[in-house]
Amino acid sequence: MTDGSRCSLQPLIEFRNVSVVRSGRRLLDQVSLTIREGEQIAILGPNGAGKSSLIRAITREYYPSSPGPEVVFRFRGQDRWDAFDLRSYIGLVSGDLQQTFTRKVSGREVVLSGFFSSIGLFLSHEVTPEMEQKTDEILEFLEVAHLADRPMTEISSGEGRRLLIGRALVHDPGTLVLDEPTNSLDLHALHTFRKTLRKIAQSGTGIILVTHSLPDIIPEIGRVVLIRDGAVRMDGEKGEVLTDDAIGGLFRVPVRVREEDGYYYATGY
Ligand SMILES: Nc1ncnc2c1ncn2[C@@H]1O[C@H](COP(=O)(O)OP(=O)(O)OP(=O)(O)O)[C@@H](O)[C@H]1O
Repeated sequence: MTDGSRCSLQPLIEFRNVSVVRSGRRLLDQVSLTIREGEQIAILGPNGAGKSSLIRAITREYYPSSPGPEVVFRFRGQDRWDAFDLRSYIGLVSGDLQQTFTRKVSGREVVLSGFFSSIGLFLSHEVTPEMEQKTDEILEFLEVAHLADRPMTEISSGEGRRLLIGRALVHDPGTLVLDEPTNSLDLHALHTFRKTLRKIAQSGTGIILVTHSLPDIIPEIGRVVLIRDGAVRMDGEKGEVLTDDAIGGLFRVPVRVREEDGYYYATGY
């Protein structure tokens, strides 16, 4: 974590005409999208829009189904990447990951397990003093040091979500990718989570936030991409994208969008 913006002109991902088909279903449809390193961006879409599929393409779990000369699928300027090597550039946080911690794993172990890309620690894992120190720094930075010895199964969803952010930060990734990170958080947990995310964004870490909820888009995020039926529908500056017409069209319901203190809200009617 560093002070100041790390946003550079170097593209982190560069997609052109990327389509992904699975079980005969088109999950991504000719997606063209460039995200620079350190950029803070939201990808917004309704249920089933293809948001998780897009994340899988960003993390190189999915590759284009029909490569061709018109298809560009680059990560940091390269066509091929080992998914394992991505860890130092991208930290992934998803609400679903929390449910996979079913064993008695302490808050400290949740963060430490990021070094091993595992769910908790196992006997084969060799934890070094450097890893311990980094974990302490992260727990401190995220203001969750009091959770270090608490089992994940006995803490709230909001607290767990912040520990998962800590897990994603162990390799000091330039960009944090968050998949629907506020699912099941109550108002208080939501408030604390946003505060944490803003702190990370202000430290210069890039954010790719995937969500269907407008208020998840923290004020630091300036660019919003709308996705529906696996395709990018709009991509631009937040104020220009988050309009009644665009959001109403995206969710296929009449809405009024309003802005308050840098946050956006949509009300259906
Ligand atoms: N492996 C797969 N094989 C076939 N269809 C899939 C596969 N994965 C996802 N789908 C379908 O593709 C569509 C897009 O799924 P995806 O999970 O990317 O959407 P999403 O925007 O993340 O949705 P949600 O907000 O509900 O999580 C959905 O209709 C889903 O059922």
